[in-house]
Parts: sequence; C-alpha cells; structure tokens
Amino acid sequence: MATAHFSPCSSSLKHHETQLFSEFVVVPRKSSFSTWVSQVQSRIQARKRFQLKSSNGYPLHAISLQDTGKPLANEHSESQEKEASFSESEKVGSTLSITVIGASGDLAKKKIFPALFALYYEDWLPEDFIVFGYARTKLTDEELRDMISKTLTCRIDKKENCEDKMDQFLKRCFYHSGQYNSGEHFAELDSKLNEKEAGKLSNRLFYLSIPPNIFVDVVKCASLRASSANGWTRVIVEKPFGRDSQSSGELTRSLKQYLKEDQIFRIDHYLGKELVENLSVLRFSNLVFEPLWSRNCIRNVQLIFSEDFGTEGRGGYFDNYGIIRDIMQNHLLQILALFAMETPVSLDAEDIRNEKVKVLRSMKPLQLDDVIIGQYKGHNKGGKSYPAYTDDPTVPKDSLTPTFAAAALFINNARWDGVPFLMKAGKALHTKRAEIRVQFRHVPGNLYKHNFGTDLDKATNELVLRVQPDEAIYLKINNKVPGLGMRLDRSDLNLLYRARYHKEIPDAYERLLLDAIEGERRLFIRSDELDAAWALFTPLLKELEEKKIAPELYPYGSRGPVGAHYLAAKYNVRWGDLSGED
Ligand SMILES: NC(=O)C1=CN([C@@H]2O[C@H](COP(=O)(O)OP(=O)(O)OC[C@H]3O[C@@H](n4cnc5c(N)ncnc54)[C@H](OP(=O)(O)O)[C@@H]3O)[C@@H](O)[C@H]2O)C=CC1
Ligand SMILES: O=C1O[C@H](COP(=O)(O)O)[C@@H](O)[C@H](O)[C@H]1O
Repeated sequence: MATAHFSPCSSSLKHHETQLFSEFVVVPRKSSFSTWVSQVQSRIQARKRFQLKSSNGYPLHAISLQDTGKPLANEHSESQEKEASFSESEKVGSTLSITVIGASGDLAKKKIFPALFALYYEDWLPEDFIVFGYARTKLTDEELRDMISKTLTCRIDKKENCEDKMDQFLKRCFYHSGQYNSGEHFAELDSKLNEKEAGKLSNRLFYLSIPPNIFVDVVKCASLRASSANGWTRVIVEKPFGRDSQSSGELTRSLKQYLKEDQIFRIDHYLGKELVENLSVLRFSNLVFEPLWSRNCIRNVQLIFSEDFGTEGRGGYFDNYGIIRDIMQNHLLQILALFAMETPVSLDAEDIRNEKVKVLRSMKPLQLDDVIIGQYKGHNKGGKSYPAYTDDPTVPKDSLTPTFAAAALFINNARWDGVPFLMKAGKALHTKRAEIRVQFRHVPGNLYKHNFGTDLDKATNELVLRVQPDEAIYLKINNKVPGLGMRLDRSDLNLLYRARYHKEIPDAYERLLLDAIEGERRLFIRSDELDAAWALFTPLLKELEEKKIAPELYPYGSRGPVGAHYLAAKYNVRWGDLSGED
C-alpha cells in the first residue's frame, strides 16, 4: 500500500471536504482515483453525521479510509478483527450486501425497501452495495423490483431524478426464494451473494423482517454464511423480542449460540424517530432544561401513543401480544429510559445504554392496580360503521387481548422518587399521535394565582415533545395579555418543525438502517436492557392473563376507557393538555 497526499484540486470534492480530510487521507495504489474520491465522500458524510460525537471525544482518526462502512463507535468484534487481517487493497474493494428476510411482507414493503431507497437517493449507502430479498413466496428478480417500485411510497417520491435513481436502485435488487429453516436454500442465497460480491471484502447485513418464531431458524442458517463471508455480518432483529422474561431470555440465548451480542441489532423504531433522538439534545445541550429535570420541578411525565385505526390486517399477530407488549414494553419504555437517565459519560452507545439500564433496573415492577386495560368495540359514526377488535376473523370472539392500556410507573431513585410516569397506548382511538408531556409543579407562592381562578393546574408549565404527526416541541407558559389591565394568557413557545426546518424528516427506518450499516449501536437495544424491560412487565402480564382480567370496552374512534382518567386522578394527574386546548 502506497500513500499519496490528497490533492485539493480535485473537482469532485468540495473545499471544506478537502480540509476535513487532508490531515490523514491516503490513496491506496490499486484503487482508481474516482473510486477513492467517492469513498472519501461517503466517509465525509458519515463524519458529518457524527460531528457532534467527534467533538465530544472521538479522535478524528477514528474514521479512516481503510474502514469499510465501519464503526464510528468503539466497536471491537470478531468480524472487525477479521477485517483487520485483510490487506488494504482488499478492503478498498469492499461491498455491502443487505438481505431482507421476509421480503414479501408488510414491513419490508412499507418501511425497509423505501428506507433503503431513500438512503441510496441521498447517497448514504456505500458505492458498492446490493440488496437481496428472501422469502418463501416465489418471485423473480424482476417481480421483486416491480413490487418495490409499485409499493414504494416514501418522502423521495416527488424529488428530482427520482425515477432515474429508482431504476439504478432496482438494478441492485435481487431475490431468492427459500424456506426459513433450510440450510440448502440459504447456501443457494450465499452462492448468489458471493457471485455478486465478486471476491471483494463483503459486509453483510441481514434484516429479519419475519415473525419472531422463525428468527432462530434463520439466524442458524444465516450465521453459517457468516463463516464464508469475509467482512462483518450483522443481523437486525425486529420486535417482538419474546412475550415475557422467559421467552425473551430463551430467544437471546438461542441467538447468541450463533451470533455475538455485537452482531445483533435489536430494532425499536421509535428510537429512530427524530423527536426521540432530539430528547437528549434538548436536555443535555440547553442549560435551561437540565436543572428542572427531576422531582424538584416535574410533577408528572406522560408518554402517549394513540392510533386512529384498529389492528386491521394484523389481528393474528396482535392477539398473541396485545398493546402492552406491542407498544408499552418497548417503544414507550425506551422513551421513558432515555428521558429519565442520568447524564451518560459520553455519547458512546455503551455509555448511553448503561444509563438506560440503570433507570429500568430502578423501576418498581408494575402492579395490577396501577394499570387499566381496554378493548375497542364496534361503533357507528356519521353513517359509517367501525368494527370491533373481535370482528377480525383472525381474532377469537372471546379474546381478552387489550388494544388499550394505561399505566403508572415509578422510578425509585433520588432524581425521580414519587414522580408518576404515566403511559397510555391505544388503537382505534379518536386521533393518531405520539407525544411526551412533562407537567411541571405549581409556582410556589405564585403572585398571580388569583388570575387563574381555582384551578392552579392550569397555571403550570408544560413541555410537550410531539413525536408525530407534525413534529414539534412546545412549552406552555403564562403570559400577560397586552393592554392596560392584568389578564393572563396561556400561550406556547413553539418550535414547529415544518415552520423552522424546510426539509422532510427522514423515516426512523432510514436512520436505523444507516446506523446498523455503520455499526452504531446507540439506538439499538442491548440484551440487559431487554431483560430489565421484561422484568418490569412480566409479572403484570402474567397476572392479567392468569386472572383473565376483562378489558373495559371503548367505542372505536373514542378517547378510550374512562378508567384511564381514574388511574391518572389517583396520582393527581390530568392527561394531555391541562388547559384543554389540544
Ligand atoms: N408491519 C409492521 O408495521 C411492523 C412489523 N414489525 C415486526 O416486523 C416483522 C415483520 O412484520 P410483517 O412484515 O408485518 O410480517 P408479515 O406477517 O407480513 O410477515 C413477513 C413475511 O414472513 C413470512 N411469514 C409470515 N408468516 C409466517 C409464518 N407463520 N411462517 C413462516 N413465514 C411466515 C411471509 O413471507 P413468505 O410467506 O413469502 O415466506 C411474510 O411475507 C415481525 O416481527 C413484526 O412483528 C414491527 C413493527 C411494525
Ligand atoms: O411497532 C409498532 O409500531 C406501529 C406504529 O409505528 P408508527 O411508526 O407508525 O407510529 C404500530 O402500528 C404497530 O402495532 C407496532 O407493532
């Protein structure tokens, strides 16, 4: 390997990019100049993405041209060691293969292929990559391409050159049909991958977009392939990760027979949502919030998820899980852990996940009387009839599976002692939204209390992070109405994303796929986090099921069971906007 100094007169690199890299760039002798330039550019993209991280302690040389989409985090795995043993020229000719297992399914069509295309469109993927679909359904390469282009609805749709880029993207998409438990069929997939990878250093990402009962079969077969692949092999595993502590533990142990923990990327797509990413930025990069972030000033925290549609089409899956396992134990609990954690030592994945685990392990396991459950029933509204959950042909008529739940959770530590964290999650409600609401305490000895009548709750500040739709962060404050009198008004300091940033927000799956490709684990769930999350919910789920607790019925399209209000009232909490404006 020869080194050459970077030439700043390259027309393909922008000036600031040449400056960024001039300190440590080397040109491998065997790579063409244009290949090298594009590698530099993709490394620069990666570097820009994590500039914050670099400024917080990562040495600049943590990103080197010799990596092939390699970690920006402190990863040290067997595959990395393997890579280290390859000659530099081989690394330069590396390729990335992304295989979507379960490519014929709902998630693959709705989320994974669109996210991959968006990443390709915006030049986030390495120059040399291929995408394989794998499922039992018999499809040709052309049929897969057809399926991708027909079902692809994403934020890129109406952009410049979208069709051309799509054609180029589709040329890199291939399909292999096979069973999920057949070593022979995976060997065929492996041959096809090898053929396309053409002897280059190959990094392989497998996305398990399949029902969880077949995860282990697939990993067993896919891990065989890892031994013949010569780069890293990573596996993204979709939720649900088990149904309770025991099944989750078994799944973890089975997966670990074939994969190391650092090859497993357990995805929780809520962690990839823009506003959830921003939670830590808001808190740790603004002096005004962190001093308030404790029981001293915060009265309660609400984590709310609601959908205005039922389980349509997914009743079979849902009935085995219910809303507590589908949304609370993962999406809402992950947000809670991020919200409540102590300041991590750094932005490194392990430091952040260490703090999240501490929160989860400090929590009191849920009690039955701190939870209420509901199930939607049929309803006629405006001449239209809406089905009951049990009208779904894949759901038993006597199902007690909750489609709604509200719960009060507590963290037994110095920061949060006594502060209720209220979660509410439901399907078939009146609106679709996800938000984090922080209600602050009353102002002690408030000089203006007579201006608020008898309801002092209405005078307290409230910070809202609206995760979706229409992302926003707003703070409810009290303000004087202009004029000679003294009338107070509640208004918002409002950061509405669409007004402030004139760009689309990437889908969570884009962020998470890119992170997995880059070996960034910050937004993926570590196995001890998972254990702690199940330890909180398993006793409750067992009790609900053993005692056959009947859910309170609520009409499709309503605000959910009234029991949720009684639960909140028990802790002196009112759901949602205190002034009733939302
Ligand atoms: N859909 C969504 O919005 C979300 C899904 N998830 C999770 O992602 C994963 C995939 O979800 P989704 O795409 O909806 O799932 P699907 O039910 O659509 O299944 C995906 C593919 O797996 C194969 N498959 C389905 N059932 C079985 C079975 N019993 N045995 C063997 N193969 C089967 C089918 O492919 P073929 O018959 O061609 O082999 C199917 O196309 C699941 O773990 C789900 O929980 C997580 C969040 C959201
Ligand atoms: O994980 C899941 O999430 C979706 C909601 O995701 P969103 O990004 O559209 O808010 C939910 O519908 C599904 O039941 C659940 O499995």
